[in-house]
Amino acid sequence: MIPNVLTIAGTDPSGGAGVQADLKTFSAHRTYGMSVITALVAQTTTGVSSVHPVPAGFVADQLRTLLDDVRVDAVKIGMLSEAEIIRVVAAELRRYALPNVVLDPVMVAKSGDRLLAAEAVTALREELLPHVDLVTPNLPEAADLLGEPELDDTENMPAQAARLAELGVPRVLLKGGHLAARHSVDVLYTAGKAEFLHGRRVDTDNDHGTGCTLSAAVAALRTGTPDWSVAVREAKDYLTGALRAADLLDVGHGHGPVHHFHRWWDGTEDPPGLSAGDPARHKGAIS
Ligand SMILES: Nc1ncnc2c1ncn2[C@@H]1O[C@H](COP(=O)(O)OP(=O)(O)OP(=O)(O)O)[C@@H](O)[C@H]1O
Ligand SMILES: Cc1ncc(CO)c(N)n1
Repeated sequence: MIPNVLTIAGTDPSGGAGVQADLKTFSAHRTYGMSVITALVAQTTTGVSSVHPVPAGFVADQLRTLLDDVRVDAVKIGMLSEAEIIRVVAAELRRYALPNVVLDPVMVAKSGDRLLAAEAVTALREELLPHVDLVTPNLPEAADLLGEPELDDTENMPAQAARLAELGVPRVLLKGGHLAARHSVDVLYTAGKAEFLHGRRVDTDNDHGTGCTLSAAVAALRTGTPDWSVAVREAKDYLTGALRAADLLDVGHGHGPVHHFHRWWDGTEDPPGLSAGDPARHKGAIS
């Protein structure tokens, strides 16, 4: 059976971040993608010009209408925009006991524009974080969630990930993409243990939506493995490939998108005929 994966997020007309990136990522992993939209965002590769949040009651309507009908195997949550939307999403997550929930605590776009009201960070930390299975903050988001200064080295990342876990979330993927290093280092913290994930840094301007793509890939991959660490490692490997192939795309004048279908369009796709439930589906994704 093909897994159903849901994104709850905002939009990006340029297709590199938000709901559009999530749906491409779900499809790239042979899962069936669905979306509940929290905010319409006028943005492109050069930045955000305005945000139009969806009324919280209508976000709830979208969720209930969908979840009364469709089985959901994994969820990725991205931009939530406002505290009221956070509350609605937290309530529906619990009401429907949704499995495999990955929260990308989107706060600020790469361009520096805010995607979450500053006063909504408390609601995110207290009302949503304790109800998800994995949270994937970048370094500024981790600092904001904890009310700490932003880290500028990898050494202290495991301890900071542990402090985030103390907020009530079982797994933390702390992303080091914002560090100016030769390697792009993330830390996965689970049950008292931290593991470093090293990816070669890709030299490209097309890095819009890397966080969205990574968290969506983790949710999709989790439907094919019981092991979160395997899902996270495969997702990072997929993202690194998408960054490496990103310069094939010619989209906009700023931070362009990554290449979500790099494995399919460059002739290196899996052989046809693997069924969606086959664990071999993701074979070859681990570096
Ligand atoms: N140039 C790069 N080369 C390789 N990996 C990268 C690069 N930039 C980011 N990454 C990786 O991408 C993932 C996302 O990291 P980042 O810290 O940029 O997230 P983010 O700020 O949430 O992204 P965004 O807001 O654009 O969606 C991490 O795994 C990070 O290590
Ligand atoms: C809708 C949306 N979600 C997340 C991000 C973060 O990259 C973005 N730019 N736009």
